[in-house]
Amino acid sequence: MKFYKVRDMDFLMDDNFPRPLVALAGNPNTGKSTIFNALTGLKQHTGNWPGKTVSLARGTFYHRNVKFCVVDLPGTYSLLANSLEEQVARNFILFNRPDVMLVITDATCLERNLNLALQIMEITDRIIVCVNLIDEAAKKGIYVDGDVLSKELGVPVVATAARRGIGLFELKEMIFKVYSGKVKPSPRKVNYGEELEKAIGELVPRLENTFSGRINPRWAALSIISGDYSIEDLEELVKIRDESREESAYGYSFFSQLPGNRGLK
Ligand SMILES: Nc1nc2c(ncn2[C@@H]2O[C@H](COP(=O)(O)OP(=O)(O)OP(=O)(O)O)[C@@H](O)[C@H]2O)c(=O)[nH]1
Ligand SMILES: [Mg+2]
Repeated sequence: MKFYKVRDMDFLMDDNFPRPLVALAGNPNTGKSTIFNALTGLKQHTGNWPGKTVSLARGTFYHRNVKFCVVDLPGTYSLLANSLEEQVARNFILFNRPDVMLVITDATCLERNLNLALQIMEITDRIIVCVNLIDEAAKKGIYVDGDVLSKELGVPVVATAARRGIGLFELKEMIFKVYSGKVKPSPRKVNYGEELEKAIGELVPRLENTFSGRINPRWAALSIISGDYSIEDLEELVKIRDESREESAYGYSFFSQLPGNRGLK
């Protein structure tokens, strides 16, 4: 498996994306590009990264006299940065701080899709969950109760059948409301259990000091604990990570036990 460093993506962070910025994330094949095209009227231009296969489409749309910039992120199942796609999506959300994050989910297999939504909810509050493909779900006898889901997650939920244009006006309205602060999402935070929460609690104050708002400290703590080596270039984070291994009894066991990490060097 190849790991890319944050430095590879410098241009991403340098790019001055026009604001307000809306980013679309979601598992592969959930209808992100369909929604992107419906919002932007196919006016997107695709930016290929030199030497990379991952591309980001970018476009604009107007709603209530606000010009929104929209970015279609690569499809990912998680943000643990195990692949270039995951790393691009994570870094974009972490560093470009979209004004509104749209997480596109597939109504026919919502549970699997919510994994990514919960991870993004660790990074940003300004999130809308879009339950797409409700027409496909209906064919299978699946009906998603958006109100219940919204209460459970603490964020607005909009149901769509993007290919037929159903729910897109409501989606734009919700984007506007979250952007303008009329709707204030309050994402439910996952409780990782006593031991992990204690480790997170120890790390967060130090990370807050070090990054003073540049990176969400809880997310940074979770990255450290999960042994995310793609953060290698964030020197301050690596320093805290390495120190925390010596200082805390958790370090080694977490690093070696969590799935998907490369183990200790
Ligand atoms: N029936 C139905 N099909 C949809 C809907 N939204 C998207 N599709 C179809 O689902 C397929 C995948 O849609 P895309 O928009 O390419 O999905 P994506 O999330 O961008 O996929 P990746 O970029 O590969 O991650 C296409 O054939 C779409 O036409 C929907 O609401 N209902
Ligand atoms: Mg796509």
